[in-house]
Amino acid sequence: MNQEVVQDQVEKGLMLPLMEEFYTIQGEGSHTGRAAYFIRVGGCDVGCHWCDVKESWDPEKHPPTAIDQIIENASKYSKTIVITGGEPLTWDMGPLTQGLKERQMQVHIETSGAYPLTGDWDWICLSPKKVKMPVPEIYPKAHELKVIVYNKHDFAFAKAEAEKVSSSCKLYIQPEWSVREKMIPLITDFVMQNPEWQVSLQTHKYLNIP
Ligand SMILES: C[S@@+](CC[C@H](N)C(=O)[O-])C[C@H]1O[C@@H](n2cnc3c(N)ncnc32)[C@H](O)[C@@H]1O
Ligand SMILES: Nc1nc2[nH]cc(C(=O)O)c2c(=O)[nH]1
Ligand code: SF4
Ligand SMILES: [Mg+2]
Repeated sequence: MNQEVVQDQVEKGLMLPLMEEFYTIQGEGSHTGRAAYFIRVGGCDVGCHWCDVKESWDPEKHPPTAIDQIIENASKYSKTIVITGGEPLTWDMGPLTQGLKERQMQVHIETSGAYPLTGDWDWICLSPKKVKMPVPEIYPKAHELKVIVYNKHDFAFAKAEAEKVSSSCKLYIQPEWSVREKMIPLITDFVMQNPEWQVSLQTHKYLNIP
């Protein structure tokens, strides 16, 4: 396929730069502990300095892959699919999510919300970033708000972000991995004082699974 055709397919969301796909256990947030197939799409320009998948940022490093192939692979593993990245909303998620849902799969997204929401989702985990704030339309649609705490200022950010989501949205505080030992005591205090919040840990890193 020539470059122009590939670019056109990517623009339509029919091909996506695929970094990796793996069957594992959701490690974070509301569905922690649930087996799920992860599809990690390359491309992100949000630029979190502590991002744990910086290799995902440059879309050119990940092969444009037909969504039919992605859907076919995913359907062999699980009924629960997590689309992550990179920032999946860099791309049009309409065709991929439609294809997965036609096969009766439950489709979840991990997103910063920095770009307009495309796709049809059963679960939206919104993890807002100060450096590139979510588009306003995504807040009422989020099922889960997962704020990463790197320093003590992030608690005030978390509270301000919680004002924007729906009353049924679950609220999670997750320590940034490299500072977890320092932040966990502050997080536990925060959650005890603000019991509408729950702790989320990156349990897959403790379990040594992807
Ligand atoms: C790698 S991101 C990809 C999806 C999307 N770009 C986003 O940020 O939501 C997946 C999840 O991991 C979180 N995350 C990334 N790096 C982390 C770190 N060092 N410690 C804790 N959570 C991290 C993100 O906030 C997000 O909730
Ligand atoms: N097991 C596992 N759970 C996860 N939940 C969110 C992840 C992500 O990178 O989006 C992730 C991940 O990379 N692995
Ligand atoms: S938005 Fe997500 S993928 Fe992008 S830099 Fe931040 S944590 Fe990493
Ligand atoms: Mg991860």
